Amino acid sequence: MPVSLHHVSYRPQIIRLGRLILSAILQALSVAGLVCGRVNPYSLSKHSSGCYLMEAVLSFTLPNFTPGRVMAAFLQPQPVPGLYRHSFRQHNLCRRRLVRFSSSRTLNLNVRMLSDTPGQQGQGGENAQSNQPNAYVTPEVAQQAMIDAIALAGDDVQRVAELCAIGFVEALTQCYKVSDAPAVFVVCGPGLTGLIGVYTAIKLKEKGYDPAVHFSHPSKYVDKSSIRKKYDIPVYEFVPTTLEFYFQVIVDALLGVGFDGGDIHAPYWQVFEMLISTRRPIASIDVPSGWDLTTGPRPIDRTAATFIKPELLVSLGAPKLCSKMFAGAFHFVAGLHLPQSYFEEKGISVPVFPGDSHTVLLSSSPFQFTENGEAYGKPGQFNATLYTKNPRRQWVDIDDDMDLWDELD
Ligand SMILES: NC(=O)C1=CN([C@@H]2O[C@H](COP(=O)(O)OP(=O)(O)OC[C@H]3O[C@@H](n4cnc5c(N)ncnc54)[C@H](O)[C@@H]3O)[C@@H](O)[C@H]2O)[C@H](O)CC1
Repeated sequence: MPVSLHHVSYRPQIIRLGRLILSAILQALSVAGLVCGRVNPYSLSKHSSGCYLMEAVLSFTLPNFTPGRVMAAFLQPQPVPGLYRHSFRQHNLCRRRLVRFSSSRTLNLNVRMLSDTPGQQGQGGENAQSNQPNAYVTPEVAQQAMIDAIALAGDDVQRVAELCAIGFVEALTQCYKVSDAPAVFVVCGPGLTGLIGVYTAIKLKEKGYDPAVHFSHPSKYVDKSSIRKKYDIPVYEFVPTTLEFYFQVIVDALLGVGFDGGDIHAPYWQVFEMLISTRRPIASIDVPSGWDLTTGPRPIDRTAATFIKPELLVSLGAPKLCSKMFAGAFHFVAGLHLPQSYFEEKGISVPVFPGDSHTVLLSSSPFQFTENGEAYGKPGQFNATLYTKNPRRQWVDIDDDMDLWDELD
C-alpha cells in the first residue's frame, strides 16, 4: 500500500514518540529494579490497518530468570492482526514473568507497537476498537438467541453449555497461560451461565489448569458430587478467605442474560462482594454479573463503585448492549453455535471466527501503570479495570475466622 504524503509527514513524530515510550518503559523497569537495558535500532513499517508498526529490541539484563521461562514468554500466539493495537501486551506478558526469574542473564525483548495515525481515536470503553460496527444486541435478542441455540441443539442444555465453554476457554487460555495462571476459581450461578462455568472448569482441567468451582446455592443443572468425583475438581460452598493466595484468575459465571436487573439476592452476597473487591483478574462469561444488560453497571453501583470490573469479557453469540461499557483489557466473542445467518437476518453483524477457532478478539485496551497495578481503559473512564499482580496480604486471626478453619480442615 503506498504511503501518502500526509502520513509521511508524521513519521518523524511517530518515531520520536515511539522512542520516548520505549525509553520510558525501560526507565520504569530500571527504577523498579527489574532490569537495566537499552533500546536498540528498530524498524518502522506501515501496517495494513493504516497504522505504523514499530518493531524494536530492548536488551535487558535481568536480575533473575531462567531461560525456559523466558522462552515461554516468547511462545505466546500473536493476537489477531489488525486488532493488535495496544501493542504492549507482549511486553506486559514478559513483565509479569520477570519477577519470577532467578539467575542473571540478558534478555532481548521484541516489542511491537502499532501507533495511531493522526486523528484516530484511542481504545477502551465506548471508543473501544471493534471490527463489528453493528454488533450489539438487546436483552430480548440475546435471550431469544439462547432459546434458539438450545432448541437447535435438540433441547440439550448441557450440550449448549459445553459448546459455549469451549469458546470461552479458548479466549481465556489466550489471555492467561497455564504457566502464568494455573489456578482458576470459577464462581457458578444458579442458571445456564453457572452451567457454562462448570464446563469451563472441566475444559480447563483437561488443559492442565487447576480449577475449582464455587456454588453459593444448589443448581438444578449440576450434580456437585460428580464434579468432585468424576473430574477431581474441588467444589466450594463458601468463599475462601485465602482465595487470592491460591487462585490467579476468577471466572465470573454467576449471572448472565437471565439476570433480572435488580438487587443481587441473598445467597450470592458474599461471592458478589468478593467479585467486586478482588484484585485478581476476572473473566466474565457473556455479561459481567450484576450489570444491566442494556446500560451496564447501575447508577447506584457506579457511584459506590460496587460493580464487577472484568479484565476479560467473552460475549456469547454477540455482544450485549452493556458491553459498550466494558473497559477491561480483552473483549472476545465466542460462538453460540447458531448458523452464521442467524444474527445477520436480524441486521446484526457478527464476526467470523478464524480457522477452527470458536472465538475471536473484538477489542483490546491499552494498559497503564498505576501505583496499585495496571489500569485498563482510557484515563477518566469510570470503569477502568484494575489488575494488581500481588494479592493483598493481610494477617488473619484464626480464632476469629471460622472460614479459615474450614479451609484448613
Ligand atoms: N435456564 C433454563 O433452563 C433455560 C434458559 N433459557 C434461556 O436462557 C436464558 C438464560 O438462562 P438463565 O438460566 O436464566 O441464565 P443465567 O445464567 O443468567 O441465570 C440467571 C439466574 O439467576 C437468577 N437471578 C436473576 N436475577 C437475580 C438476582 N437479582 N439475584 C440473584 N439471582 C438472580 C435467575 O433466577 C436465574 O436462575 C434465559 O433468559 C432463557 O432465555 C431457555 O429458555 C431454555 C431453558
